Amino acid sequence: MIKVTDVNKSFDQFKALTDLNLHVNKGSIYGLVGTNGAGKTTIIKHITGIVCPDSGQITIDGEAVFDNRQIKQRMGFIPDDLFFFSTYNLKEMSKFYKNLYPNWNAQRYAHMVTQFGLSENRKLARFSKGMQKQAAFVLIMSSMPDYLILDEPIDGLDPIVRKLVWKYIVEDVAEREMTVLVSSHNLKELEGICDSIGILSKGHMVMERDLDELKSDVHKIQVAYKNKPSEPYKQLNVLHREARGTVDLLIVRDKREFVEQIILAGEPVLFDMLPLSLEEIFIYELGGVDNEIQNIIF
Ligand SMILES: Nc1ncnc2c1ncn2[C@@H]1O[C@H](COP(=O)(O)OP(=O)(O)OP(=O)(O)O)[C@@H](O)[C@H]1O
Repeated sequence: MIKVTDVNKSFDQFKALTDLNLHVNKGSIYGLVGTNGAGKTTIIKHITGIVCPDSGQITIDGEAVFDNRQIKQRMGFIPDDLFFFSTYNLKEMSKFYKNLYPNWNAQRYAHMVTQFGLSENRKLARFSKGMQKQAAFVLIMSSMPDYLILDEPIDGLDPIVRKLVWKYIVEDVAEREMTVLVSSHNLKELEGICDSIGILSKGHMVMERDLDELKSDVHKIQVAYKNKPSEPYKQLNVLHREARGTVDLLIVRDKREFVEQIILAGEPVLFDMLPLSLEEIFIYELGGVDNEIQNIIF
C-alpha cells in the first residue's frame, strides 16, 4: 500500500502541497487528476523518493520511501520528462536496467521490444517523443515492478500503442497484484481503467474515492414541476444548477435514493436522473472549489 500522510511542501515562499493525504491499495489502479499546477508531479516526486517533504510521511508497505534502496528496486517510475543517457541505444539501456533491478525479466523485454516494434540499435536520443515513451515503458515493465508510478504516461502515444500499454498494466495488476498510480489529464481513459481516483487542487486533495462509489454518488438530474414547491432542492447537496426554460438541470452529490425521495415529494411532471462521466464530475467538483475554474466553465 502507498500511504501519504499530511504532507506539506514549499518551494521558497510557494506552498506546493498542503496537508496532503493519499492512499493507493495493493493491486489497484489509482488515477491522480487535477488542474495544471495542482501538484501532481510534485507529489509523485515525493512518492518516488526523489523529493523529501517539509513535514508528513510517505510510506510503501509501511516503510519510508526517501533514500530507501529496497523499495526503489521494487518500483517503476516513468516521469513526465524522460531521461536517457544521450549516447545509449535501447540495448545498452536495458543492460543498465538489468543491473539496477533484481527482478529484470529478459524474456519479457525481448517480447515487448518486438511487440512495440522498437529498434534496439538506434540511439534513444534519435527516437521520436512517443517512441521514447514506449522505450521507457518497455524498460520499466521488464523490471517487473511491484509499484508502478506513471506521470502522464499516455500523452503523445498513438491509440494502438496506448491500448497495448494499458493491456500490460491491467494484466500485471490482475496476475501479480502490481499497484499502480497514474496521473493524467485524459479522464476518459482513466475512467475505463482506474479503481480509485484522487482529485488534487492547489496542492491539496479535494476528494479521494473509489471510482464506482464516486460515480454512484454524483448525479445529473432534470426536473420540471407544474406547481413548483418553494425551495425544492434545499435539502440536496447541489454542485451546480441552471434553468432551461421550465426545466431545472442540477448536478447533485447525494445518495440516489435520497435524491429520488426529495424530488418525488414535490410531484414533478418530469424527473430524469442521468449518470455523469468522470470528466463531468471533475469539472463540477472543482468548479465548486475553485473560483477560477467556475468562472471559465459556468
Ligand atoms: N522545484 C520547484 N521550484 C519551485 N516551484 C515548483 C517546483 N516544483 C514545482 N513547483 C510549483 O509547484 C506547483 C505544482 O507543480 P506540479 O508540477 O506538481 O503541477 P502538476 O499538477 O503536475 O501540473 P501539470 O498538470 O501542469 O503537469 C506549480 O505551481 C509549480 O510551479
